[in-house]
Amino acid sequence: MIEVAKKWRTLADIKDELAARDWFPGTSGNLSIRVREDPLTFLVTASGKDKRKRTEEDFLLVDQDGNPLGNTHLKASAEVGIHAEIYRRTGATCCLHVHTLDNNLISELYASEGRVTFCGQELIKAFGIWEEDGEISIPIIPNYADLDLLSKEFGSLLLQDPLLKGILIRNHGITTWGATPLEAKKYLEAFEFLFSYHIKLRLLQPNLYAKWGEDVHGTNTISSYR
Ligand SMILES: CSC[C@@H](O)[C@@H](O)C(=O)COP(=O)(O)O
Ligand SMILES: [Zn+2]
Repeated sequence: MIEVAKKWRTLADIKDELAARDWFPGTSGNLSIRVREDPLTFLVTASGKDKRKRTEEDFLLVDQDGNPLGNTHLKASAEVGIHAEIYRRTGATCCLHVHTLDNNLISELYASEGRVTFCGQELIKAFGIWEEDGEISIPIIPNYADLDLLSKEFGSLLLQDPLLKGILIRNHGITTWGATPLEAKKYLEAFEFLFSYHIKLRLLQPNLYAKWGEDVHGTNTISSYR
């Protein structure tokens, strides 16, 4: 029980930090932290809450299928299946999902390519990539209304590439995860920095793009993305 209380506090502190960044507009977003590996048990945000507020009812314990454990009137996040899928397929202990203007814009701009890749940025080192020409890539998937399908899509991408650091859902948001809560937050902050930098660069240098979504100079000349 002490362990659950500790995890609760860790997740609540992360939620507060992300809320301070205004990354939970309109009750959006969901977070989770693994409490037990086998059988999989995790704390996840209750659905529809104002994630800017810190209350006794922010999280509930769920099992490997996202079903509530114990007696509770709380409903798990609508996207709990995505969290369960990530825990099943990776060594993650924390999953974070936020909707931001920047992640929505990037997901729309590069949706047709199915992914966006960034290079030439110091912050790529946050992903453990230390080479000078290192790059970080994130897939973009459709925003399926069928949440089971959405979870399965996460599963199949993770099967293809277990080293993924995050997934963008088109015009919806990003989900990141990490071996520790700090790692999940680091990846989220690094992705959001790259998204924001890239959007601002495109606005400042519109001449670098023949038209919105096209790089006139070819894929290697712009250092912020490829
Ligand atoms: C209120 S819009 C956002 C939701 O549809 C959903 O995408 C989301 O992120 C939050 O859902 P929730 O069930 O509160 O975890
Ligand atoms: Zn969402």
